[in-house]
Amino acid sequence: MSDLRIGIVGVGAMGADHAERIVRRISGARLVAVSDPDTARAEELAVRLSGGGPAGGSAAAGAGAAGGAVRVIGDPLELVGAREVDAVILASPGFAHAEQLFACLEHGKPVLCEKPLTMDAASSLQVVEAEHKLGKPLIQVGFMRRFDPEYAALKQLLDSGELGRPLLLHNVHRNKANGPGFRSEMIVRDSMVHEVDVARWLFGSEISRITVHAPKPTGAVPDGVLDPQFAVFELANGAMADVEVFVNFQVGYEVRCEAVAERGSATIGLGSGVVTRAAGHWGGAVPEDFRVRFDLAYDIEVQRWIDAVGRGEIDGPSAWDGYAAAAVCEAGIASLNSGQPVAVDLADRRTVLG
Ligand SMILES: NC(=O)c1ccc[n+]([C@@H]2O[C@H](COP(=O)([O-])OP(=O)(O)OC[C@H]3O[C@@H](n4cnc5c(N)ncnc54)[C@H](O)[C@@H]3O)[C@@H](O)[C@H]2O)c1
Ligand SMILES: O[C@H]1[C@H](O)[C@@H](O)[C@H](O)[C@@H](O)[C@H]1O
Repeated sequence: MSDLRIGIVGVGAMGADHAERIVRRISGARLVAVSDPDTARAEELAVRLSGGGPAGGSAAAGAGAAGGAVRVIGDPLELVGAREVDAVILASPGFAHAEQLFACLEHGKPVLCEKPLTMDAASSLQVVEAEHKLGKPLIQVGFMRRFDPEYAALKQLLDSGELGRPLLLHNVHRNKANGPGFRSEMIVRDSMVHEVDVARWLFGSEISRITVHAPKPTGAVPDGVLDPQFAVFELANGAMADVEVFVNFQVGYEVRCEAVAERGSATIGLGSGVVTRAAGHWGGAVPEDFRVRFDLAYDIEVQRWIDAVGRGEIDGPSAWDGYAAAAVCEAGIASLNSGQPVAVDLADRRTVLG
């Protein structure tokens, strides 16, 4: 079977990372087009991944590791509709996802959409409904932790029933730093959204209520930004989860969680890789960011998505998962603003999906 031809929309940190992985590590796919309003960035990437041929304003000629040229297409919607693009990766900022997702659905193109699905529950639900009308799943959401071997092992352990019924999930999610312009609600929508998905997935239940607390902020953020945040999720099956999200921790990237069940607990993300002893000190390395910690998870996520698209399927978090997470985050932002627990307003799945 011929390679799936991939177009990437948005080639900042995540889009460029996915581009590299398609070209260098993923089989059965080939990068054919990129689009970014920062055209210089798109041109540089296209030239680099096409093997250094001239960009010429539209196409980087010359065969490289990708085995072909990568075309720069100015308008993201034109990339989605381009005949040479079989499937799309959306790595644009969240505010651009809704319009670009609708374009993918209109053109019948499978799409791996980075989280968040969209910026709010209403538009996410519209996406779910539009996909459902087509009668085939085209959207997979980039909740990559589901593909991380440690998270996957934890899921398998909990599902095996060996530890009994899961009761609690404790999560820690720390980033080294976030750029200026990072606002309090983005900590919920862009960062905590991962724990929202993890809790729903690991415990197999929707989240029905969320409370987001904010202690006195770190001195590392501008006035008015609430960082860190501490949230409690109440799940429909009676379990609970808590999460600390701290996106200006200064030290490095740290993601871990402990599940507590009736007959035992299990912890992942301790980062106990290589431990060194040198010059009066011992220890390991703290990853700089998500691209280091979840490198393998992204590889597995994208490879499985490519393989599934070849079969006309998706193999990972669905548009519904993206919508459910958006609904929880919307309630979380309301809770952050009010200081009160907020019930999650989630449409009935059977009514929406039949
Ligand atoms: N799964 C993860 O762990 C993970 C990690 C990082 C980012 N993300 C997600 O990936 C997406 C991109 O994040 P990032 O960190 O790469 O951001 P970034 O700011 O580094 O890159 C975003 C890129 O999109 C471009 N862009 C801006 N508006 C656009 C538009 N309308 N259409 C197309 N491109 C546009 C920008 O010029 C920039 O190059 C976001 O949805 C983010 O939440 C996911
Ligand atoms: O967009 C990023 C990404 O989703 C990372 O996985 C998360 O750790 C960051 O907090 C977030 O800003």
